[in-house]
Amino acid sequence: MDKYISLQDLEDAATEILSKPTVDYFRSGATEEQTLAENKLAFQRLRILPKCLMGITGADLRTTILGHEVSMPIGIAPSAMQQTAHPDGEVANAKAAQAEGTVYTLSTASTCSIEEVASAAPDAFKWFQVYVFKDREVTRKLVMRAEKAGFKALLLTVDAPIFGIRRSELRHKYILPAHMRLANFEEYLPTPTDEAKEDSIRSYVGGLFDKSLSWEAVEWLKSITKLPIIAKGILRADDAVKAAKAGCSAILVSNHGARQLDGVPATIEVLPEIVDAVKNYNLEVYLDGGVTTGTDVYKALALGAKMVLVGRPALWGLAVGGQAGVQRMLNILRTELETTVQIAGIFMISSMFLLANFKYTPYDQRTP
Ligand SMILES: Cc1cc2nc3c(=O)[nH]c(=O)nc-3n(C[C@H](O)[C@H](O)[C@H](O)COP(=O)(O)O)c2cc1C
Ligand SMILES: CCCCCCC(=O)C(=O)O
Repeated sequence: MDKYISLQDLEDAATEILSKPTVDYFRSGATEEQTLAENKLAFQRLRILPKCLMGITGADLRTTILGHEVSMPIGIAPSAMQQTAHPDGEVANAKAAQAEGTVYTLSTASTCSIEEVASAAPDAFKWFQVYVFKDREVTRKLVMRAEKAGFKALLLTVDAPIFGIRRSELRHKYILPAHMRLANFEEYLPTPTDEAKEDSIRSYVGGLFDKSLSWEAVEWLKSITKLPIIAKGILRADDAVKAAKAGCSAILVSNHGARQLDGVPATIEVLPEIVDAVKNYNLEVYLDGGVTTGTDVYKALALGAKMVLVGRPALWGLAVGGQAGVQRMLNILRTELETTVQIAGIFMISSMFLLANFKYTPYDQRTP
């Protein structure tokens, strides 16, 4: 794996290995993909101002997330159907996170089941991504299974009342290959014929989405579980406050990897005002979207995120080398972040927000 020096190297290699429909499914964003590009460009527009002669002899990246120590503030976001990247799918990804001492988030729409992932990576700090479905009994049973299997938090996706329009998926009529399954849904899904499979899965999962959902959903989730709840898909300060008031323990500032609605801001752009809005609440703030280098991670931490999650980079790593590929991806980011911390002149992750020297204009005060 040593020949892969950057996350871009892993993406390039994965693109050679995977089929075009799968690459397009992973890579694509909503409609014109402007926000997809912006997620990365907005990081590139930010500058780091190093402090010199700070006497730093090493970088300690350890931090605490929801009271749990992780080796670095970089974890893995949920993404559906990971066996399309590698036969070991979610199991390999979770084992990589376990080996690297960080968070792994399992998607509800996974190709390895909650129980398979839990038994393969018993010591991983595992989170389970949920939707509050129209049929709440479906969600309740999934949550009970995740809780029993040792998952430590629920990541509630709040930005997907329906699926976004990704044109390449439509062009390819992207389908889950016949030999794979949505492992957490087996008890509900009719056994489809190969031909009917995609239609039945997509319409079944799509049909479960509750378009009338409100913040009451968090209250309901809290009534059925003691697990901490993280609202995933927050882009506005007022929604962040609502999440805090509804009883979430954390929020993930996310635009779903720019896959839901094109034209929304890059996540790093809205992070500072969201952090500011919830500073008086007991709420951890994380970020995902476009993180591909250690300097991106540093910038997100400096602007107030406690941790970042990566979605696509874990899929590229998985495609290239299974568990080893995901570990390589995490270690590239780890090394780049350590290097950034040392050269930028800041020692502890927890002090970064105080010491980093950014000039930042809030999103709503910028001239076009
Ligand atoms: C192929 C793919 C599948 C995804 N599946 C899910 C999912 O099942 N549930 C969910 O909440 N988010 C899903 N996401 C969004 C990710 O959790 C995450 O927000 C996003 O990928 C972060 O952006 P990044 O890919 O630039 O790191 C998916 C993203 C991708 C690329
Ligand atoms: C057929 C299940 C699709 C799950 C949706 C995954 C997702 O959120 C994505 O962005 O793709």
